[in-house]
Amino acid sequence: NLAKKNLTIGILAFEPKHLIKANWQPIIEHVNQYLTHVSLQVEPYYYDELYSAVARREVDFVLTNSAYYIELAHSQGLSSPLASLITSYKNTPLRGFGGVIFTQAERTNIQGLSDLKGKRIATPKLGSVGGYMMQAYEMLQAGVELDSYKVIETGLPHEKTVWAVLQGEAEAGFVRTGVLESMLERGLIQADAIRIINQQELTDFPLALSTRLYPEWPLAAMAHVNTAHAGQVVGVFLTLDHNTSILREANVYGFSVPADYEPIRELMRTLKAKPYNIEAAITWRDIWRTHREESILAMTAILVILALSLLLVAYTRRLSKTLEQLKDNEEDLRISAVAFDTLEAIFITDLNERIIRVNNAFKQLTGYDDKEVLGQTPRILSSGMHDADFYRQIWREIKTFGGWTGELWNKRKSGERFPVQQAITAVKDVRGQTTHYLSTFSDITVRKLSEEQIHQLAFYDPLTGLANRRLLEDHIVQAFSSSARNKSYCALLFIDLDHFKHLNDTMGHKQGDELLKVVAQRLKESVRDGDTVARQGGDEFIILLEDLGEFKHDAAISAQTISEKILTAISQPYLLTDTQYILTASIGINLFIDHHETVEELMKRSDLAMYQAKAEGRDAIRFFDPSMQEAAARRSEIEADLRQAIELEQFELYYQPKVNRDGSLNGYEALLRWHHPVKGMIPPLEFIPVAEETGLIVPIGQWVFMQACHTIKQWQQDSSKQQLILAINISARQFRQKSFVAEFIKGYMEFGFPAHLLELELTESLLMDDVSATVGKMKELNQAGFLFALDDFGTGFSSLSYLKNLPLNCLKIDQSFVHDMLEDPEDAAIVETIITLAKTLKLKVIAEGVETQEQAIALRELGCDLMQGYYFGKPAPLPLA
Ligand SMILES: Nc1nc2c(ncn2[C@@H]2O[C@@H]3COP(=O)(O)O[C@H]4[C@@H](O)[C@H](n5cnc6c(=O)[nH]c(N)nc65)O[C@@H]4COP(=O)(O)O[C@H]3[C@H]2O)c(=O)[nH]1
Repeated sequence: NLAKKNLTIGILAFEPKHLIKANWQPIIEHVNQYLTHVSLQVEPYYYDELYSAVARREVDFVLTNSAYYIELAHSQGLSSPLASLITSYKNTPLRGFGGVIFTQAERTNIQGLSDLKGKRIATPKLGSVGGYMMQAYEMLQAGVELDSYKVIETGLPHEKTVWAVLQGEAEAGFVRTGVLESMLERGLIQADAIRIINQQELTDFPLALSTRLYPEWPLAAMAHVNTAHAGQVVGVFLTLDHNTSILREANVYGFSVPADYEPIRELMRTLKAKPYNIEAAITWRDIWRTHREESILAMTAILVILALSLLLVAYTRRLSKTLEQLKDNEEDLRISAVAFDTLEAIFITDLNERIIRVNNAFKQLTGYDDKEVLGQTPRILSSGMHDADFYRQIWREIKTFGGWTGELWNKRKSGERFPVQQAITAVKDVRGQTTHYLSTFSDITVRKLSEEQIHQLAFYDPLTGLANRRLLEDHIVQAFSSSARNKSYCALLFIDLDHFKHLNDTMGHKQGDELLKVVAQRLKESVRDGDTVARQGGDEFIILLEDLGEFKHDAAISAQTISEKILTAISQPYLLTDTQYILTASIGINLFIDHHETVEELMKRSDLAMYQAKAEGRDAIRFFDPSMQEAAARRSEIEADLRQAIELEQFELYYQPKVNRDGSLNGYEALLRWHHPVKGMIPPLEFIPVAEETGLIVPIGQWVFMQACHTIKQWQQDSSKQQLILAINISARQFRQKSFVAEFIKGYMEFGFPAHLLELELTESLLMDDVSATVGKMKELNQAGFLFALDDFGTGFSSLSYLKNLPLNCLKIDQSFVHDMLEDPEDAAIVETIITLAKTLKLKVIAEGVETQEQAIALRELGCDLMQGYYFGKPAPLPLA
């Protein structure tokens, strides 16, 4: 383990340094736990100190307010912002901040921004973004010029400004958002003493605000910092979990990918704030505004001066003054020419949107020369990636606010599209009439790329390109919701390579990394596109499988099958630089649906299952839930065997008699039997659910139906059996088949016996499943003459209201009530109630599971129409029935 590189984050101290240090130290220590190659320390600096620290390269990262960042970046060369701070107010994330303009509540003469003209306004510091610049810019946008009010600097902290206003030293004040709320909370001021001017109503911003919102502090790196180190640091900052108490106590919510700092730049340019205090004095916009009149004036002055110099010596003094003006103007022109040739592309259009001038940067960036663009409209740059609405919105903003800035895609002459940060400004004459439009843009391809790289760093494992733990956790949280919505199981698989550490040590870490990459690739190929494959570090991988269906056993079997596929994939030989390696893995599985567990619990359980697999000899799959484990094993066996059972004629129908009150035979219920060649007779309760879950019940049910039809057909040949009714069980999955009714009727037509001889037993739960579709199908079949019995009645929740509307012939009392009816008065009462209910609904009623004569007598006395049970006959093959 190489020594870690010590790197320092310089943080701007806007309050005493020890307070800043106390706030950030725990966060940095927390961050350090996740850094493998770097160790961070934090150092607070007051404004000027930070400037010198950056200049002397004493710091490696800078976290400061956006305006100071722009100033430092301009003069000292910092990186682009790598991440933006998200502060926290009462646990609400604040991604931006803004300025507040306020006055004493009682000053009724100050209502809007224009009322501030001629007033004294207190501010903490002219260089403060939130305490001066934002408000001054907002006022400027609203037509209140900088020199139309008097500014009084109170010094930092911002609270001083609030006192100045409350004590009447100034009529209004500027502070950054949050200051008033903090003073209110500490009881320093009264809410009704203050009124906010130009209040903005942003629903998700909980603080008083008078300006638009600007992005929070950027984190940037110094040019000398190694990019891999910067990447690791930023990766950890971006993935901080806002739930940790350390962050909460520091009122930090976390960090986001860098916000757009262009609006701050724009504001600083307009206010001619440092570093734009030099260039801003001669911005192209300024020159353009004044240029024409002054140039004409200057030229006229030259002529006048020349004429006068020849003719009128007496005018020498005036002449020299005019010459001075001329010099100034020449200077302006020279500077404007330089400004026009910045690195930013510039073009100017007339009111008809025809391009009348472009600069060199424009030509370089777009590939067009003057001839090709002059006279064209800016549509020549259109990339085709934005719709008409997008451009309409831009023009609406320009018309309303005099300008627009934002990101869009342009197209070069070569056809290549590129992203730009663009600003369009309406140029107005002295009367306020728009005369031209000036547009500047710069190519932001590199910035976009670095944003993508940062995203990659934040959410993906750098070695394998798989999702990292953070992205996986996000996906799990989403899976909680989608599984609840779709009622579909998900599974979390923990995969650990067996003895990898030993292999890694013997083969060398570089080879080990190569091996992990191949494993990652094989894992991805073993699952569906929508599933998440993540690397949690070392040789541990985690896979999130989604959409495994609504049945837990089904899901368990799918998870088992996929895990087997993964084990096979991993066990294929690895050929690395001529050496062949063999690997195995252990997999732990935990199934989940909905939000019953937390992400942590879920991870822990899958992890435990994985350890179980390791403990049991490795190269194995284990479920967290042992019953799942057993079920999965048995079910996959049964499933495999079931697939062949029909073909191999292993099924047989048994028939159990149903008798009338007088003891005469009414008919039979057909019950399926499976004679497994090895395991012997497998009871239906064991294989029918598997057949349901795998869908095999559909062909099996079809087979039962055909057998039953054959039997009835045979009975038709024998006059003593012509009236016998045969009941078959229909499973939910079978009945839910879209084509069930059509196929059933079609199959029946081949036999042509009276339809009422075939009775269909449906369970209560089947009815509840999708009531309207079920009722529709029952009615269709009933119209064709088939009868229905409701099986297991009393165990479900049938509501009387719809029982009445079903085309039912018979209610079948569940055998659990019959079994205990003689001993348990409650069961007896239920049996009696069901019989009464059936009579009321004019339905027949049959008791199943009748085992004794006493039961039969009691049931008969209660008025039961039909009975079935071992007392009358066990299910048996037909010849014996
Ligand atoms: N203890 C006791 N049990 C008695 C008595 N009389 C009958 N039984 C048993 O009770 C079950 C009655 O069938 P079920 O409620 O429809 O319950 C059936 C039914 O839901 C399902 N099943 C059987 N055959 C088929 C089939 O062909 N298709 C479908 N979908 N399900 C079937 O499997 C379940 C179990 O079938 P079996 O094991 O044959 O069990 C049968 C039967 O053997 C008795 O006096 N005492």
